[in-house]
Amino acid sequence: MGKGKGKNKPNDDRPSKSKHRGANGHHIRQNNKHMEIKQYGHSKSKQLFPVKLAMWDFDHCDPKRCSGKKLERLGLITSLKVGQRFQGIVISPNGKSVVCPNDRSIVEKYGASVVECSWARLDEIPFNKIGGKHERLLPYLVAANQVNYGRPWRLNCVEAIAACFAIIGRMDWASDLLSHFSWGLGFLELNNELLQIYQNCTDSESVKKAEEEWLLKLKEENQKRKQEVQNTDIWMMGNVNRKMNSLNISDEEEEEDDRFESISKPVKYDNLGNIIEERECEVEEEEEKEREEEWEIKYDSLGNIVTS
Ligand SMILES: C[S@@+](CC[C@H](N)C(=O)[O-])C[C@H]1O[C@@H](n2cnc3c(N)ncnc32)[C@H](O)[C@@H]1O
Repeated sequence: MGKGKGKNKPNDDRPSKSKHRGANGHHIRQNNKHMEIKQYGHSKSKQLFPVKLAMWDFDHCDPKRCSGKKLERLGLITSLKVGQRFQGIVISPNGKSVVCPNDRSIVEKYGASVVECSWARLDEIPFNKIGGKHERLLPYLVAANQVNYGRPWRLNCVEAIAACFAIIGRMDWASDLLSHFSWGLGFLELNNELLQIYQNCTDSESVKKAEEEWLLKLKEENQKRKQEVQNTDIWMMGNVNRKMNSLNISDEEEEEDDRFESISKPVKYDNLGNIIEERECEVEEEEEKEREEEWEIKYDSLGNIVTS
């Protein structure tokens, strides 16, 4: 496990008691935390958000960049121990169905929770000892945080909770929570259209269907762009019968071509935002090459077309 001091860190990794503690017996950092809460004019015992927010913190992340830790410093979220269950919605990579508007009553009554850990270390999380009855994945949404900006599915903790609130139709809670982060409200702007679509769904299946339709639309737009880029390439190349390597292309222009290539390649993600190798795409390229070879016109020494 990494450095830090979350509730779910093994004991031998914890710093020794004595010198890092302040006058009230709390850690110096905890004292800072109390100061931060005091700035807001609240005490820790009082719930500062309209519903309960909780997290299992595995201390994998840099505390300065960790949105869960910031929510904790603000007194908005409480930490849970391994072995503790949560009654509300548990937004988790271990979920089987997605958050949906029908979850609203559960969230309003029991709140929402997340698993504060590193995306790269999910295999270290004892998912059988945390969670609850209502574990959920989030449908396709794009991160706006500074670490994973533009990346689908990989939201940080505050984005994940805000996304859950937005989907169940509590945009007020979503923006309240995100307003504590400089980039926060950008998350709602970036995903505005899609969030509205999810809000108009009912159960998990209908959200899943809306997600699939959205992804299909993205794929089609991508293919259209790819086609446009190919057409532009042909237009810019002039005589398409001339072989590429006989053209006098400068390094700069070649770089330009590479960029078009990467833009035009469709990228597919799995549920956790990992890029899936596009087999389909490779097969398409192979077929395209074969077709090109098939269509290449060959001439004999007298200029007659040779059919192969
Ligand atoms: C892996 S942690 C990373 C936290 C990050 N270090 C931060 O600063 O907040 C993000 C957590 O948000 C929730 N989450 C984010 N995106 C999710 C998704 N697409 N499906 C399910 N849970 C998600 C999960 O609880 C996940 O463990």
